[in-house]
Amino acid sequence: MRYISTRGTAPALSFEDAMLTGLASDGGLYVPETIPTMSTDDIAALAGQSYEEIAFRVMKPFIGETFTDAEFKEIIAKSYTGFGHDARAPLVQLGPNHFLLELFHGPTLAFKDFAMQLIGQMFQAALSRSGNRVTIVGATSGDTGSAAIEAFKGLDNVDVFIMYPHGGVSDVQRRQMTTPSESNVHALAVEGDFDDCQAALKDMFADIDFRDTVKLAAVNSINWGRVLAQVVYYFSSAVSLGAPHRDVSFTVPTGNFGDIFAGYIAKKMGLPIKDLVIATNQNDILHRTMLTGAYTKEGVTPSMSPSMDIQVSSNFERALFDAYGRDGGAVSQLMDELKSGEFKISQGAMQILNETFLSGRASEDETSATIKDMQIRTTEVLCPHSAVGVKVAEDHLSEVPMITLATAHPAKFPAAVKAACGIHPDLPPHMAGLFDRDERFTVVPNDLEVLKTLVKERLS
Ligand SMILES: Cc1ncc(COP(=O)(O)O)c(C=O)c1O
Ligand SMILES: N[C@@H](CCOP(=O)(O)O)C(=O)O
Repeated sequence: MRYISTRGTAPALSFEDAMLTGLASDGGLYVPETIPTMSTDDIAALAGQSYEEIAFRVMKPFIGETFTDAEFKEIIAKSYTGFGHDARAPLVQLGPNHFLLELFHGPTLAFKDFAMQLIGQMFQAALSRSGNRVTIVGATSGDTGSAAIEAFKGLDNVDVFIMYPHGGVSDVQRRQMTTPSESNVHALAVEGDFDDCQAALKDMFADIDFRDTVKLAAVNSINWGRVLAQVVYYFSSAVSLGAPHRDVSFTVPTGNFGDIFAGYIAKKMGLPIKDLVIATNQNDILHRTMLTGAYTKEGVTPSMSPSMDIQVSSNFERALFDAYGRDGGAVSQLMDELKSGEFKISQGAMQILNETFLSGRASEDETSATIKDMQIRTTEVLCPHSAVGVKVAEDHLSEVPMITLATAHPAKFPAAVKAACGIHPDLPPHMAGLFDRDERFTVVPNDLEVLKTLVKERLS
């Protein structure tokens, strides 16, 4: 299995190299050259298997010879032992044809743990084999950073720098990033928004000298390994509702488009997914794009679902690559146009996107009302991101079972949840001391050179 860049000019890489590299040298994102498929029998055989076994069968064709079967099984087993639910990703019924996939039982209480725990183990195995050392730089609107720090803290061959918007994440998210005491963890509060952090990360990758000097690696969902790990729970949940003998639909609270792109891959692999619904908050660039064909940046308005306050949705590039018939030149041109704030998608590509994805938007009031309504109707206390998903899903219910992804635990956003439904969600026992620990972070201006210098100084 080889991985190619969405911009068409970077060299094709193996799974291991694509994972350790993150972003392609031409600025593109790696995607598999071909998508392996699973037959109806293969999918049916997943019924009744453990999450770990499903993970092995779904991901194995993508990793090639990177790990032996025994090594890969061990990596998967270690990745999910710290989860607080035996099913790892349990389904809860919200209504006659509506189910919630709880993806927040991992160590940092967000869906990111599914992928980050796995790539933490994979990085460790690959790096200890080669003896190499890498510098991970990540951009986060809150959850990726916490999950990355949890997965990589204390590892010998990795330094991890996480850039987050100063004042733009919840207190729980910030403390998850700033309280670990391990010396290889560096929390950087950037005076900007998430898009600024993500742009700085991509610019660091574009600086070949910096990239090579620090041995830069990425763990955002620009890294294919992240997306791959997220494909698994589409299979586990669909199979438990009767796939492949029954269609299912998914609604996904969306920001950087990584999670829903994983659903798209599951569908391409043969999982019978009818609708894949993009759910956005008031920062609705993806929803507007699906309606108009124009991807137009308008600036971010902070919302109660801060992890989705994003304008430049990185993984949308992967969907565009397929919609444009895998034409890297066309994608490069769109990304160049985006530098001036907008690109327009061709009619042909738009038709393909519209056949693949539906979309919707939840306003702040609708998000609050959904948290309250669901708590009363089902007792499920939703985080604001999951509530955006549930609201948009309810607008798309049909005779096909709908699974909405619950992407974070409500206790990560207690103020918004309490204001919406009157309940203060408590952190689970393993995070009880979070507010008693000292914080350690550096406030940094939104300036690429300052950020790069800081990384280099810390490493020396
Ligand atoms: C809680 C939560 N929900 C939804 C999202 C959006 O996911 P994605 O960026 O993969 O679209 C994020 C951030 O990625 C998140 O942290
Ligand atoms: N919402 C994310 C933003 C980064 O997303 P990623 O999936 O590309 O890492 C966050 O919580 O940081």
